[in-house]
Amino acid sequence: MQKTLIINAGSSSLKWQLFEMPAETVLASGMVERISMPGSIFTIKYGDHQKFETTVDNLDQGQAAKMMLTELQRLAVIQSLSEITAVAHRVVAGGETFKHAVEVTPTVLAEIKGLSDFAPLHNPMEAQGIETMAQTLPNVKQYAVFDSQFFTDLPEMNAIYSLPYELTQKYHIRRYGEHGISHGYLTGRAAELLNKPKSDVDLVTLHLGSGASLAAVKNGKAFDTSMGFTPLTGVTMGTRAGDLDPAVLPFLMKELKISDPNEIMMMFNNDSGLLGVSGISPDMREIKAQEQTNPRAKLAIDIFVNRIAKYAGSYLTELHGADAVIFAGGIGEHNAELRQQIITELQVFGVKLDAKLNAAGHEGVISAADSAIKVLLIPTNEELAMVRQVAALQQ
Ligand SMILES: Nc1ncnc2c1ncn2[C@@H]1O[C@H](COP(=O)(O)OP(=O)(O)O)[C@@H](O)[C@H]1O
Ligand SMILES: CC(=O)OP(=O)(O)O
Ligand SMILES: [Mg+2]
Repeated sequence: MQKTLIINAGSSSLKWQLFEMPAETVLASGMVERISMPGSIFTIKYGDHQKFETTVDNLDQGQAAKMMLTELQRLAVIQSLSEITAVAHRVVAGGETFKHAVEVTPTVLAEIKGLSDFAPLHNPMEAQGIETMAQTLPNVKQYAVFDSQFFTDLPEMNAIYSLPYELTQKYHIRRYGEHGISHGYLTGRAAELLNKPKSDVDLVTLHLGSGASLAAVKNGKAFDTSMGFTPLTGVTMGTRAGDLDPAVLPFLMKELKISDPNEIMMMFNNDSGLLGVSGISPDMREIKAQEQTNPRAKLAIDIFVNRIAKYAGSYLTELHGADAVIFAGGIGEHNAELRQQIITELQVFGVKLDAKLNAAGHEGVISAADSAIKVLLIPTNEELAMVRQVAALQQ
């Protein structure tokens, strides 16, 4: 019996599940939300027990991981850390190097760090997570599962930018795409729920979390996605600007008298998006609470909804229609009002929600019976998708 610990470190959260394999039994699962923010929320569910929740200020990824290991032992889910037989980490950017999950070796770890240009907020933090776990569990095999993998075979038309072709080829400048573990899981689960073979489904998948991205899926495979060379682009996110004219960069360098472009890039990555527009928080819950009273909260939400609807509309166009639009991610799964706001903007496609099904928020169809395209709510399960990739590698 194997106990595999899956670690999914995101920009605002640490999610994890401890699986007994090969049965895929979840021994315990949990998350820390609001990483490095006031009021980080630590939750753990184990066995048949109710979830245990506590709030601690400003937990960072390392502290969150240590708290998880301590709680697993305190709650007697495991007697000792030596019971854990494998640990797998979500790694956002695999670049051209990693097209499949791999066991982590010192070379692999160095390469993950070396790919930080492709995910500056994520790869360094994930590499640190691997190092921390390797120190805490020195005899345990560690694996890396890549978020970019699902988009490896994007059609060239959607993969490359309209730059000089020689540069594109020489420097591998392309749309790498992210959240692929989630978009891939959603594709498989949607095919099951729609009762169709995966190779037959055309979908627009909306992963709306702290980082947010959309994918167009054609015949079960990635056809397009909103994230690009890095996870900065696409729709407006918690702290990331999303699509931006590159000319803003030299302009701000000149106006702010800043000579290092990375300083401005930090601003695009960390101080922009919902936080930058609203001036309130990157957390959609806090912005939603002020939507009626604070014009900048309303503006941030209007931009968020508009950008998502624009991408979803363009994907429905390039797919020539779809079997379903899928909502997932922290925002997509938990906020019925935002789902309604986004679908309202897509009414030209004849897509309509069923108010009761949408409000209930369970996995499955949430569209009205006469909707031209089905809408599904699917709680994403990146950890399950990851443990399956690791199990396939261990065969
Ligand atoms: N009920 C809710 N309404 C609106 N937003 C929510 C709700 N619950 C969670 N969220 C948002 O979900 C986001 C986190 O999503 P998640 O997918 O867990 O993020 P990530 O994996 O990118 O760290 C946070 O910005 C939080 O505000
Ligand atoms: C790729 C990405 O943006 O991930 P997250 O949403 O977890 O920050
Ligand atoms: Mg996430």
